[in-house]
Order: sequence, then C-alpha cells, then structure tokens
Amino acid sequence: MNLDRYKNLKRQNRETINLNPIQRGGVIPSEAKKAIYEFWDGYSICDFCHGRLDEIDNPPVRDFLNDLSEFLNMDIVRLTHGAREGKFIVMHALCKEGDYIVLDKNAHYTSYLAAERAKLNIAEVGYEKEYPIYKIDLERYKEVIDELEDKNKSIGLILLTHVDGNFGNLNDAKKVGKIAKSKGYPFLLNCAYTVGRMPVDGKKLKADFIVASGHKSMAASGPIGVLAFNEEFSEVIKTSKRYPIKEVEFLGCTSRGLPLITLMASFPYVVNRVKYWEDEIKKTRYVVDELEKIGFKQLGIKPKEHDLIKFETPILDEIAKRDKRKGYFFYDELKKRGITGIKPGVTKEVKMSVYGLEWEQVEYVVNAIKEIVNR
Ligand SMILES: Cc1ncc(COP(=O)(O)O)c(C=O)c1O
Repeated sequence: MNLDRYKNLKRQNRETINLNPIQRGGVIPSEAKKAIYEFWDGYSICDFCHGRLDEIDNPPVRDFLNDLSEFLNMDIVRLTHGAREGKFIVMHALCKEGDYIVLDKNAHYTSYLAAERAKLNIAEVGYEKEYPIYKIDLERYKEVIDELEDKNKSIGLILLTHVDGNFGNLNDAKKVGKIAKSKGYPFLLNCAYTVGRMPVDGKKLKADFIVASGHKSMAASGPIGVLAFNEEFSEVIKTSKRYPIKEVEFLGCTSRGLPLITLMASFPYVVNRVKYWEDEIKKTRYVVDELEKIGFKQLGIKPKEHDLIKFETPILDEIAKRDKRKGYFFYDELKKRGITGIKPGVTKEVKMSVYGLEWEQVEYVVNAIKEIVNR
C-alpha cells in the first residue's frame, strides 16, 4: 500500500474557467467556503441533534428546510444524497414491483437505474422531433398512459426531466403535470439541472415531487440532493415501527456534514442568483451566436432556454485530422488559455456552459475558441 499518494491531494484545474455543464452550478461562493472550516468534522452537524436531521435547530436545518419549501413552493422538503437518491426514494415508496413508470426519452441514466433498483418497468415518451432538436413530445405522455391502461398495466409514477443533461432542453412541465393529474398518477419532476439555477415553482408546474441536486445546481459540495413533495404524499416520510422517530425511506438520516453545511451557507446566494436567469440565457445565446459563426452547430431547442449547450463541431474534427495532438488539440489549447471542462480528445460534439461567469469571462471564452479554430 502506498500511503504517500494520499498526501497533499491537489486539484489540477482549480483556478481555471471550468465550462463543464455539470460543474458550473455547483461552484460554491466564499461564504460557503468559510462555513466549511466551522463544520469539517464528520458528524459536526449533529452536535445538537435530538434524533433526526430535519429537526436540528443548531445549525438551522429545520428552518432551512422550511425556507427551501417556500423557495420551491412545495409543502415538505427532505434532504437526500443526490437527485438520483430522491428519485429512488419516490419510486420505492410509491410503486410496487412490476409497476410502470412513464418517462421522457431524454431522462438521465439515474432515472433508469432508480427504476431498475425499485424493480419497475419503463415506458418511454419519445421525440416530437429528433435531430437536431430532440424535443420531447409532451402530448405523447397521454397516449403512452392510455396504451398502458388499455393493456391493463399498472402505472406507478409519471416522471419528466425538467432539463436534460444531454441537450439542455427545457420541458414545459405544466403540460405533463396536467396530464398526470387528469389521469390520477403522481408526477415527479427531475430538476437536477434547474432548481438553484433558474426559478422553479413546484405548484405552478403541477409537480407532486421535485428532486434537485445540490452539487449540480445549488452551489453545494457534493453529494447532496433535495426531495420536495406535497402533503398528500406524506407516505414518503413514514416512520419506522421499531424506531418511531426515524423515517424509513431516508434510513433515519441522509446527507450530514459538509454537503449540507455548504448547501445551507450558499442558500442566500442561490435565492438571489436565480433572479438573474434571463441574463444567463443572454450569455448562453451569445455563445451560440458567436460560435455558430465559426462552424459550430447547436443541437437541441433553439433559441436556448437553458445554459447547457451541446454543439456539433465538424470544424474541430477537421482540425484534429491535421494536428499532431489529434483530438486533444482543443483541450490542450483551451487549457493553455486557462479554460477547462471540455472533455479531452472529443471533437465531434462538445458540451459547455458559461453559467455564472462574468460577461468579460464569457467574451474571453468565446474569443479563445475563435482564436484556436481560426489558427
Ligand atoms: C438530468 C439529471 N438528473 C440527475 C442527475 C444526477 O444528479 P445527482 O448527482 O444529484 O444524483 C444528473 C447528473 O448529471 C442529471 O443530468
């Protein structure tokens, strides 16, 4: 065993402009960094615990969960280890083995895994239009539900990915919420890419459940997630027969320690930043407009309604054929300019986000990419 390898652990790309869409919303502000120094011991959050995480008053976890409910316009909030755990909890609590869940074709792999772990079947809702838009045909939810009902299949849950992690397409959740309501099925909205980045109002969107991701979109250290739901589904928080204070689906307590401390410490910052969502969209559209001038082609819904951008980049592919670094030239050249987060070696398609960057940084990124391509 070489224990030396654990000494002086250093993050390679700490001071760079990171364009990785799954990381941009999880960058923590300085107030959260300060809180880390107060609470870095393992169970530090439990100094004044009387048996359950969500009831801790010092630090103010209980108040925080109430504030989160208000922020999301949902009745009850609990913490999870991530969006994926939230999805599994809902499926496990609500569905019985063999039930169907109806979900969109852009659903994250963790939605499929959660369903598999809960021993459920899947019925997919496909695209209204495939390449290059990949827009989900939301009206199809009704038809898929009807088809399952005609075959006497038991449906346990309707799931929609609010914004998917592949194309960054924003779905009109209310449409699916209405269909689910009219059919009498619970509706889970996966907001891993939206809550904490943009305003989300659960009741307006007709969601019965919302899952969110602290490390992805709420400026928190990972892993932490949020599960919000409405009162009529309080079966999700049923307590143990043997340990009556402990909630079974949460195995008593979920994320404790630094992930939760940073989620709380960043909360005022997050509440404020979602007010500037329109500006984030302007930055995103600016990047698309500028990079399409040099041969990038944006995939997904146009114009962009979310900061995650996926480009088809034949121009990078062309250059890679001539450069001795092959596909790695783009990563390499960006890194020289202090920019990271683009997958090394990938040139056919590129994903990026400029969420939370200053306008000057956005311009710097655009100019750097133009310079690399034009050279
Ligand atoms: C749409 C979507 N949902 C869920 C997840 C998983 O989130 P978490 O890591 O909080 O489980 C991701 C991660 O990329 C995602 O893109």
